[in-house]
Amino acid sequence: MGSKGRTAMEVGPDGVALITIINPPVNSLSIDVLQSIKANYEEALQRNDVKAIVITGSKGKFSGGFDITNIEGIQMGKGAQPKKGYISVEIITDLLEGARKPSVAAVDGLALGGGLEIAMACHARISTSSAQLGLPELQLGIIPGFGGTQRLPRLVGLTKALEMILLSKPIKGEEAHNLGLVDELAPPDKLVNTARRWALDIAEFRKPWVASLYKSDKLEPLGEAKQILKFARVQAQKQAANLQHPLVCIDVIEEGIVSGPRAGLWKEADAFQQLLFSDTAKSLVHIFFAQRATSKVPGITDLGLMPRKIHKVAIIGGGLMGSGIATALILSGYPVLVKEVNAQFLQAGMDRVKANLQSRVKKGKMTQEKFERTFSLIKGVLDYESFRDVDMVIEAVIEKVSLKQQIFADLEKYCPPHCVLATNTSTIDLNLIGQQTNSRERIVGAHFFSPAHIMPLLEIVRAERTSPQVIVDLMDVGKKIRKTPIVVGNCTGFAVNRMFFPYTQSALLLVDHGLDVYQIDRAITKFGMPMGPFRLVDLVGFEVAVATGIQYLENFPERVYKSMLIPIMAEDKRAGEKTKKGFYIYDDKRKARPDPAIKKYIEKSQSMAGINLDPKLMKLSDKDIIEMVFFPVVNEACRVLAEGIAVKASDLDIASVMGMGFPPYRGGVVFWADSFGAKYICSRLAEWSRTYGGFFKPCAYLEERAAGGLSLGHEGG
Ligand SMILES: C[C@H](O)CC(=O)SCCNC(=O)CCNC(=O)[C@H](O)C(C)(C)COP(=O)(O)OP(=O)(O)OC[C@H]1O[C@@H](n2cnc3c(N)ncnc32)[C@H](O)[C@@H]1OP(=O)(O)O
Repeated sequence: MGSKGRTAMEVGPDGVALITIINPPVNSLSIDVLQSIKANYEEALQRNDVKAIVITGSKGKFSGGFDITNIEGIQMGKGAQPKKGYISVEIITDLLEGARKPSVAAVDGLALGGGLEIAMACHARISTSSAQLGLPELQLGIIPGFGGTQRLPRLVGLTKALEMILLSKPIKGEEAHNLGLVDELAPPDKLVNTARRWALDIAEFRKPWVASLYKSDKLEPLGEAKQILKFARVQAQKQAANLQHPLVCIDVIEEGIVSGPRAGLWKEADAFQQLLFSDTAKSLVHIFFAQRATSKVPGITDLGLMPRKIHKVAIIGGGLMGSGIATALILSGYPVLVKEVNAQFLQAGMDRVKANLQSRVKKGKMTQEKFERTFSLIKGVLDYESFRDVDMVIEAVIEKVSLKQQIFADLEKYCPPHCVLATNTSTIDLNLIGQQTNSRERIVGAHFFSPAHIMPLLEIVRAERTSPQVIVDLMDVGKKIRKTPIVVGNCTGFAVNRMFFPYTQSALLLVDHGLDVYQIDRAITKFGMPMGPFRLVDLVGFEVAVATGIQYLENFPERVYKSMLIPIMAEDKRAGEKTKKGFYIYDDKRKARPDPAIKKYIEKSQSMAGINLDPKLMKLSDKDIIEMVFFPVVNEACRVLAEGIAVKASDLDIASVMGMGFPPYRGGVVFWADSFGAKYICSRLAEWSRTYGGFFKPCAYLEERAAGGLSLGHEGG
């Protein structure tokens, strides 16, 4: 690890030493920055002209926390881990908080993780009202390691501290002030001076000298605290049964309350060092960087292109997808036109958008006033006349090639020449859609996931002739509507659907061989997916599942497993959650219950498949189920990579996490696969392929990686 970041210290005539963290873009605390803070403190404490210290961050940001590249380096054995307690006890507690001269933090922008932990060790905190303060470490699979588990409960009380830490949920300066985490609010231009004055006031005993670590007035009495911790454990287990670190975090907090904050600090240091090397932390750190890497697309984002301003967007089709996309856009302030074919459909579409917004109002996430303002951004239309000043169109009609071709030919006539023409198709070839136009360089895929205003992923599909500028424009809109855009190539299913097609396929194959539907779903949800393949088919609807199946059969006949189970059930009007009956039956609250009546369909499907029940498969362990369901997904991910549909493996990790709910703490599908190794996966697939057919056949890329002993995720191993 190269040297990264520094601090600067300047002593003013008022006797205040101002220490500024300088490590763009977020002033993260690299080991170098921390060493430099230590050196500054040692100097400030020695100098007679320094009475007090203010610590702040350059360019309007206090600090985004411990440098995550340092964490990754330590995990990979490329950097030494500092001695236990060196930073949290020696520097932050004994040197900074225990100093004979008071410190005040001047917080603007953000104080996250280690950033907030340093601020909390100061004797007071001044913040802007908009600054974000939080301890999001759990999102990285670790716990706060610079004393945050001890100081936050003492500053804001246990209940609030647990909420902020367990949910990794930052709060704004304003709320922090109300809670007592921040002592005074100041506008950005007065922040440092207010902090200077406050620091001198402490030094000269006009304000109290508070060491947060020993505060106890906010802590609940011991009996109550234990109850709160017990409840938090139950909640943490309920939310993510596979995760250990939230429980470890609660133990560490408890230690500080029961045995005193210093004991708590040492337990925190122990736990931090251990958790850093856990598979969960490695996976989540990988996801952190993989998510940011999605915005770096070779040949597109490295050309120096600036996104053009999109003033107005039009959506064609007010169905489930169209209304969801429209909702996402107006929520981020884009004026939107929705076009439908008749007044009745248009009204239904507008009602759907309204319902999406109203559900936010009901949940207290949106005020009535904001609702009115947001809804006023949308306008329904029945023709293309008002398309003359739109900068982007997103078509979201049914999956019919001729209809889409007609729409794009019309768009070319009505929209201005710079207008981006996007389609939300999930299966149709983009080149086909644009065939009847002269606008192929501005035709692009904008594949949203349902419900579009909630799901965080946006697949941007690049056809043969799509221009980089159009991609850059759409990436920017994607970011503005808070999606993570991944840029992929054009093929049936693109990256996400293509990777996850085998997910349901292998589940169907297993059922045809005698395995229980509900056992499969249980094993998969225990693994960490939000739902198993059968519950998912119910949600998506059997109609869509059959249509998708046909697409795949046409495009990849050699590796589609032809189960009749879904068509047989659909014929009997069991079409999924919409019809209240699918693989499960549903009550009015959408609660799914297993249904013994599906046995007859399964038996019929088995007999049509002409398969003898396989006693070996009927007794599969959860581990084997996971492998048989997910290794074909990995196999397809390898094909997607080999064909260049995805530019990097980490994009597929993000696609699997954000598009399909693959557990982020397993790092995404390719990262997870690498924990087994290509060789193991390839040999399992080859063995199943011999017994159960071509569906499992390992692809050439996987075979190559296995033979070369290479990982799947990293170029060249
Ligand atoms: C011991 C301690 O308790 C342990 C810790 O402190 S662990 C760290 C805790 N802090 C965090 O988890 C915060 C992580 N960062 C974030 O949530 C967000 O980056 C943010 C809110 C700070 C800024 O978000 P945003 O403005 O959207 O910018 P974003 O694209 O995410 O980040 C900008 C760049 O800063 C980098 N960055 C952000 N936080 C970083 C950190 N803590 N360390 C290293 N790099 C960081 C990103 O990787 C990105 O780099 P890139 O431009 O090369 O891709």
